[in-house]
Amino acid sequence: MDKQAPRSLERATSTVQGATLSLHNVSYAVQAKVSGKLFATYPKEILNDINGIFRPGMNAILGPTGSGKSSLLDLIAGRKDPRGVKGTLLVDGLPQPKNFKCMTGYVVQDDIVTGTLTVRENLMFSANLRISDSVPTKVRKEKVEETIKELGLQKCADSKIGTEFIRGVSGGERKRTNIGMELVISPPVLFLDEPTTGLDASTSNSVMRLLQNLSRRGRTIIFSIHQPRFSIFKTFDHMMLLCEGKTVYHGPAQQALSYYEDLGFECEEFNNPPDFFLDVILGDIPPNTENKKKQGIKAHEARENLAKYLSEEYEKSSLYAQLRNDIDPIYDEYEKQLANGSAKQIMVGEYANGFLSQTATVSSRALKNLVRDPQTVLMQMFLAIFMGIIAGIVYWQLEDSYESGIQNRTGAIFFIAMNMVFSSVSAIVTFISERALFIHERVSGFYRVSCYFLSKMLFDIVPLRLLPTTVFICITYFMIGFQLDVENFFMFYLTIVLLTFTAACIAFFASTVTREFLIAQLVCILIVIISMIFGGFFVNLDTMGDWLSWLQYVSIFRYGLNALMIVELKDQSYCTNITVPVFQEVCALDCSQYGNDYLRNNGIGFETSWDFWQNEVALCGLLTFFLVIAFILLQNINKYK
Ligand SMILES: Nc1ncnc2c1ncn2[C@@H]1O[C@H](COP(=O)(O)OP(=O)(O)OP(=O)(O)O)[C@@H](O)[C@H]1O
Repeated sequence: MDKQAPRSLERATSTVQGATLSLHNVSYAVQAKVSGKLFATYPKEILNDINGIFRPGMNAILGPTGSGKSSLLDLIAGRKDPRGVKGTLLVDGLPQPKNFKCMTGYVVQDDIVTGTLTVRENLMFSANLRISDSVPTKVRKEKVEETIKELGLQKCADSKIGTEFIRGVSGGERKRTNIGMELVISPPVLFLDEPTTGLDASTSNSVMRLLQNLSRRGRTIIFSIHQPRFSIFKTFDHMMLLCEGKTVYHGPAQQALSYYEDLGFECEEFNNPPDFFLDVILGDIPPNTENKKKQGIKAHEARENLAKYLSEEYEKSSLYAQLRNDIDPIYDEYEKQLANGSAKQIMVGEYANGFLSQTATVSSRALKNLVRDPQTVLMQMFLAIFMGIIAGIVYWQLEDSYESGIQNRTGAIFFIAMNMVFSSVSAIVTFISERALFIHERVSGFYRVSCYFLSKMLFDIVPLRLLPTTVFICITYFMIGFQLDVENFFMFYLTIVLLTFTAACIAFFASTVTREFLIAQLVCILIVIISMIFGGFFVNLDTMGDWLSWLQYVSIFRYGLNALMIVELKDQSYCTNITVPVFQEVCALDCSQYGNDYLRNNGIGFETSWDFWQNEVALCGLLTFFLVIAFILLQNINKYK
């Protein structure tokens, strides 16, 4: 680590010493959409000129909904787009490192842990990826055990977290596991976005007591919270109150009540202080007019512009003067270092481990996920068997007659291709369902996108497609009675596998475009339908205008169907009866190579082996194209909230 690293960050994997974070005139704005206009945006100020200091201990950020709590928390945690941030953020008096978010812990509001893994396995996953390989596995295991003990998770350490199909641990244990995922790296600062949301009263209390204990051991805990109960409020050391993106109080939590009472707001005897603060900020408690008169401010003016009034009052207070005394020397020191060139932003490697180690860890999780949550595989297998039997019954042992032989064969081939492509649309779920997990882990520096991508392909998309496809083809091929020839069978199988993989890659690509399942499904279906229309089965492609017919070259159906038709129809004879018109009787059988005629009439080249293989190459090309685009989209997924 660079010599310029803040002291607390240097010790990120040994003893824990919380960092002191200071904010100097920090503002944050976004380009918000103008309602009713599709592309018009305007700069919307979310946080306005915030000054503050967060030391080791319990630091709460409070405020009514929309006041900017989460924005401030994300901004301090380095998870906001720096383009919208103005002002200076210092960590132990030094500029915030570029990958600050990878060195600190951030517990998101909606728990993000893998449901099929146990509590211990989840913690080990985080430790394996975020603690350097140079630290022996034994030490990493010890760190996990220590964290389990610290969080009181011993009893459920070997229980699975739980999914919709697997009964798992309780809400409190789940939240503590989330906290543990961050604690295994012994972060000097732990951020939590609304840590009590969704928990019942006693679980919220136990989580907050746990955080308080962690803070007593030297950590800087910073969290946003909406409307805490009194028992939770008591755990706060420092508090920042926000109103419309402005600071209206920042100081010791237990002094806030007397601060507002001095300002002329009265808290009723049994009122909960946090409720009282919110009532003041929301204008539900009228300011004491007598007090206002003394200060020369009219009550109605204060009410009309409450946020401005409260923040101005705060800036006049002794608390604010004290804050300036604390943060101004830090900033002056920083400016001095800046002037002599020693205050550089530290550069630390983004990842703790290398490509292979990350890929192995992420793949092992994907494999466990697949094995322990077999519903998806079983459902796919059931569908494959069901649809395979239906196709087998409908096209049972095709005849070799000219009248029905070709028609039924081409029909069966189209049915099989269509079934495989449409059943692959379900691959959308594989990424959409863990999009939030991926974004969180990527932002927190768990792994490189390429490692995730590779493990997703090898242990999710491929096995989930390969098994059902193999079962389906084994059933249909022999029930329908396609050519009993080993080479033909494997060429048929290979084509279907490639077609299925390409369709799955289209679905995967669609799922990287958007977070909305329905939109992803729409994108995917649209591509598949267009591909089907230009597959050559519904329309003679030669009769189409040039401006439209180029679409046939990007149609997965065209390549898939052409290859399957060649495998099944090339050099095949189908017999037709020859009738002599005079007698109107069947006189002979004509068994010609009508298979070749069909292929020729439909513009499908079949003479050379390249005529077949070019379709496979084209499918591989399209598969690669969609994979590359999906990878680029994953790589560029918004890293900021
Ligand atoms: N990207 C954005 N575009 C437009 N407005 C935004 C954006 N991000 C935040 N805001 C607005 O900024 C304000 C503060 O948002 P923020 O989520 O920080 O508030 P909050 O206090 O955490 O609210 P809550 O308690 O409801 O989560 C809100 O009015 C929100 O709508």
